Amino acid sequence: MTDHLLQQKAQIHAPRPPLAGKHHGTFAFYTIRDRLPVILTKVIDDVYRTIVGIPDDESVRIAEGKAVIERIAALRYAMQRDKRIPPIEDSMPDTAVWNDFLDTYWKGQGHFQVAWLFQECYMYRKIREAFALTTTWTAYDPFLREKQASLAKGLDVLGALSHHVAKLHERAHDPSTRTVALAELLIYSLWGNAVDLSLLVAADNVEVAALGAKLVKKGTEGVVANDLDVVVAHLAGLHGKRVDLVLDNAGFELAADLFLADWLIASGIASSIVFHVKSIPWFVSDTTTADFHATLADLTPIIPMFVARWQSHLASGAWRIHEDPFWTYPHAYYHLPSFPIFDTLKQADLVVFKGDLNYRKLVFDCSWDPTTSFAEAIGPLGQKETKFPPLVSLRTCKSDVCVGLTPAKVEEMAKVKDWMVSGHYAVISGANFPAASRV
Ligand SMILES: O=P(O)(O)OC[C@@]1(O)O[C@H](CO)[C@@H](O)[C@@H]1O
Repeated sequence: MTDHLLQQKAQIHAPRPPLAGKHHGTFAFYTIRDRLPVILTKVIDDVYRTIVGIPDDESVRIAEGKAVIERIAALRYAMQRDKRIPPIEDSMPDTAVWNDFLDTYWKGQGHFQVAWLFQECYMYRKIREAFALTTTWTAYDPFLREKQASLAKGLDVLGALSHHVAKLHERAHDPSTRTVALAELLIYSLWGNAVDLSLLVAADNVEVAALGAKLVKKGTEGVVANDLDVVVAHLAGLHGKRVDLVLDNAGFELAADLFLADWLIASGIASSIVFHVKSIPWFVSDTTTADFHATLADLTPIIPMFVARWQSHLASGAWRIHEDPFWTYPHAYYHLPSFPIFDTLKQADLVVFKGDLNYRKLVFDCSWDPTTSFAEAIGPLGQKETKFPPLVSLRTCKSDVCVGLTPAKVEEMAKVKDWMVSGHYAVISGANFPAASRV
């Protein structure tokens, strides 16, 4: 048994009751009952569409495609009827880790009974299993069509945004506009997670700093817990450092992340950016290495100068794409220090976690009192002795867990229906920043 499997045996449980489908009326309940079956149906439709285009003489591929459909349909059936969750049956490099986790924490329990975080990750891993058990579909991505269509819809907005970002580049070394540019690019990256930057795109013939300040003001309006100033103060003081981005969605959100990463290099703040991507298709639109390159290819006709520079960052090694199996394990980030990815992340001077799922894993997806501090809710990663670098979560709220709110904000948000899941609100939550960055 490998080291991390042994360490995993020292069980780590959520510090509060985990969100779970068994709690009727919660977002977890609706997701497992209504949203996830739709995702499985879309996978079936996608595979069917592909099968229809396969020539008749490729009988093995056709037969295996049909077997994939049967497995996904069986998964949907089992999920909707709260059947006991069985082990993963393929022999992928992570199979043992998955089955050990299932055995240790959730053996013999149904989809609505286990923690929602585990259940939802398991569903995506089980989709992968259906392809891994074939000989001709092992590299197939059933979400590819959806990812391509989603970026296509955002190209106009990204084109408009690029004019403004180009102006930020002209003044990348100007100390008087540095902090506002940083704040702005962080805001773009944040709202890219809601795939809606259109509200922030403005006419580009206004003075850069003034427009930037306006965009930042608008972009922070729905931010219910906001450490933006601390993050900006920390970043603005860095030179030639390494920033790691734990990515979320490909396409539109990734493009917004790349604007940020590019400017960090241009300004001299960072000399190295590491992008952490998924090694298998995940949560529909999460970025894999192939998606990263496909996004650059799709953006080339719209923003050729940017993409050329991004390719040169990749060629020079200033930008690196890093795959690690941990990101598609079922573990919350309380477990992160037991895995090799911990040592990789520790080399960063700032780690940016993008999106909702990363947030859920950071705070263990459980029933926190919303006034709990983010540093407390992330457990070991926020504790001094772990020596994890400064980190920030840029997340639009799409699940019913949220911390770091003041009592007044809790009261204010209580009047807003579905604020936790609508994607119209967000958090910029940081931890481990040196005292000097506190503003
Ligand atoms: O990580 P992301 O892309 O921001 O969001 C992932 C997500 O779509 O998946 C879950 C619902 O199925 C929610 O936690 C969340 O809304």
